[in-house]
Amino acid sequence: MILFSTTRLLGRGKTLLRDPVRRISVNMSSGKRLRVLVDMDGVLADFEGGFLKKYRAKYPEDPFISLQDRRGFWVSTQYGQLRSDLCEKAISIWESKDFFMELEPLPGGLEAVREMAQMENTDVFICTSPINHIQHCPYEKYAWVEQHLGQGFLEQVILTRDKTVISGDILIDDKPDILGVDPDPTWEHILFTACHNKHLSPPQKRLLSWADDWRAILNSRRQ
Ligand SMILES: Cc1cn([C@H]2C[C@H](O)[C@@H](COP(=O)(O)O)O2)c(=O)[nH]c1=O
Ligand SMILES: [Mg+2]
Repeated sequence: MILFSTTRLLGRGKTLLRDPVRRISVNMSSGKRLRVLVDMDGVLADFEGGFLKKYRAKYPEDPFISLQDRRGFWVSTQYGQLRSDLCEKAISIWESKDFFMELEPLPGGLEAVREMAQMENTDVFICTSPINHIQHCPYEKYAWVEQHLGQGFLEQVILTRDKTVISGDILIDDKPDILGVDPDPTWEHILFTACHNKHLSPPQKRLLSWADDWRAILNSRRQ
């Protein structure tokens, strides 16, 4: 029998056991809990659109790459191929204060993660990689989640440079190749379509946008 000190019902069939150190979500029904990891940049937040807008504002005379011409995950690489100095100029954009804070939400993403958080036998985490320049990014990623999903969702944020060490059933992410120390991560990678990957023929299942049937993808993994 599990003794509950202070509890708060969260959604259907879930009880949150709150203690000063950590929170435990206990499955009150019989099914295995599904753990969904949702990427932030390019999945919930419009990194590409936010980058292009700020790049063009800061460097109006310099060449740029339209979203439909984007190829390859790394913006910095493609800009560097366009002209060698543009790689550093691109990096300067997302290293600037407020870049991550001011990214617009991608359509339907916030609504989808809010719905996931209320689903029975489902846990959702935002699993995102910060840049190496730590001055602004880590804080702004948390602040973005608080602004758009509320303070309670901060508990669901995972910042990591290696997503392969994070355990989960599904990872929804726009990066085609998610590599790290674990060659066999627990999650199934669902490729979220973005300007830079839409021309690929990936081995992964695709989620075309949040208007696509993400619920069917989750349900296909439930036991
Ligand atoms: C395109 C691009 C991205 N990054 C950084 C910016 C973010 O911190 C992460 C995004 O990773 P996630 O898988 O969406 O969490 O990558 C970069 O450093 N250089 C780039 O060209
Ligand atoms: Mg991403």
